[in-house]
Parts: sequence; C-alpha cells; structure tokens
Amino acid sequence: MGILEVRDVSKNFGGLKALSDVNLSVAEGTVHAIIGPNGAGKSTLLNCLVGKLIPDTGSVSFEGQSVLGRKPHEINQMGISRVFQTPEIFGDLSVLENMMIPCFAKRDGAFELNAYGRMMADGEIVERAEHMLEDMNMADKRKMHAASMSRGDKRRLEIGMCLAQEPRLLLLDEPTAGMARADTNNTIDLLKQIKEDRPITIAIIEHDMHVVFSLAERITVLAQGTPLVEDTPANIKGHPKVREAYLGEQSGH
Ligand SMILES: Nc1ncnc2c1ncn2[C@@H]1O[C@H](COP(=O)(O)OP(=O)(O)OP(=O)(O)O)[C@@H](O)[C@H]1O
Repeated sequence: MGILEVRDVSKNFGGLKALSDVNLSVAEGTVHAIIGPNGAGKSTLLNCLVGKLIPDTGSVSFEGQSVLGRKPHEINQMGISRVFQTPEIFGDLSVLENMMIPCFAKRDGAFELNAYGRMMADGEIVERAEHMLEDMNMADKRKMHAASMSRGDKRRLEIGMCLAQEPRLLLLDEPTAGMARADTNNTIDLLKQIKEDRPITIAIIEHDMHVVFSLAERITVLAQGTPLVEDTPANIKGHPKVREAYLGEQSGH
C-alpha cells in the first residue's frame, strides 16, 4: 500500500465531471508526477488531497488514515505539506522571520499574529530557523526582505518553510511555473537534494516536461478527469496514448 491512496474519487462541478473514478497510489519515498493537458483535473485532485475540496465519491487516505472531512490545517498536521503555484511567503518580513513561523507552528501547534513578539525572542526557534536556512543554502539571505528576492529564491524559501513542518508527503503544484530556466534548474537541484537528504515522498503536478523527467520516478497521466496511464518516465515518454493526449498539446502551453 502506498503512503497516499486515492480510491475511486469522483468530483463534479455542476454537470462537469472534473474527476471520474480516479485511482492513484503514491509509494513511500518516491517522486510521483501527475501530468496531463489543461483541464485534465490535476488541481482538482490536489485540492481533494489537502481538504480544499471534498470528493463526491471515493476515498483518500494518508498512511492508512482517511483525510476526507478533515480541514486543510488538520491534514497539514497529519504530515502533508503543499507548495502553491504562487509563493506563499510574508513579503514584509525578513527571510529569517518567515522561516521562524513554521518552526514555531511545528513546535507549538499553531502560529497566531499575537505570538510574533514571543517568537522573535525565542532562541530555540531562531536557531531552528537558521539551521533550516542553512539547509536551504539561504543563510546569507537571512536578513533580506522576502519580497525583494528572485522568484526562484522565494520558491526556495517557501519549500524550506514547508520542510520546517517536517512533512512526510510534500505536494508541489507547478513549482517552476513562470520561472526563468536558471531558476527552474535550481529548483530541480534543490528538490533532488531534499529527496537525497530526507525520507520524504513528493507528489508533483507540473507542465514542464524537463522538470518532470528530471525528477519523477513514477508518472500518472490524467486526461479528462481519469488516469490514462501510470508508468516509469521511460515508458511514459514513448507511450502513444500519452503523446496523443498530452505531449501533442505541449505547443499550446
Ligand atoms: N471550482 C470550479 N468550478 C467549476 N469548474 C471547475 C472548478 N474547478 C475546476 N473546474 C473545472 O474542472 C476541470 C478540471 O480543472 P482543473 O483545474 O482541475 O484542471 P488542471 O488539470 O489542473 O488544469 P490546468 O493544467 O489548466 O491547471 C476543468 O474543466 C475546470 O474548468
């Protein structure tokens, strides 16, 4: 059984079948990519995993426990962390202050704005955040305003903030969307490093095939709300059904 098990999940929006009978098993410790043309249902599926949407039918379980009916923050506490398409960082705070927030939340269960002063004076949290920034190769940027960093560094910080919560499953929603090639390659290297250093499982939605084939060990291709095929990258590359449903549409992106 995988660390994440999706069984017969369907989701309709009015008359539109966004997902129909989706089955997906993500093996522990792997990088599993979910690809597919625009409108295939990738984001809808991801939203069903993190509690932002509730499937009409089917089940979703993480480490054998159902996530359905739980709120996003409860699912996060179960060990699933999600990195959004647009970096979710606090632009007005420094890089170090940003990193301190998930470190504080991990230790104390939650972060509230009125805890800010207490957090700033907390040596253990400062130390933990500095350690995480070193891990992310960002120690030299600790005093920078988060808003003033490049898109690639913002993404690096955000991924680090997710890792500070020590998730066992990291969900990435198009982590390189809108990035220049150099930032994309840095993000690929960072994710490879994270994978090497930690016993973590990664599920990634991505349009950029360079990113997918650089990272993924398994690939599920979604088309019109249904998994078309799941296989290794080598087999997906040459699969006629995939070429027809997806790779043929690459020029549209
Ligand atoms: N909240 C919603 N209300 C109505 N329809 C929706 C909603 N969210 C998604 N859809 C529809 O469901 C289908 C699947 O959308 P989804 O965003 O999951 O696809 P996707 O594979 O993530 O696409 P993209 O690659 O463009 O992000 C699409 O037809 C979309 O228009």
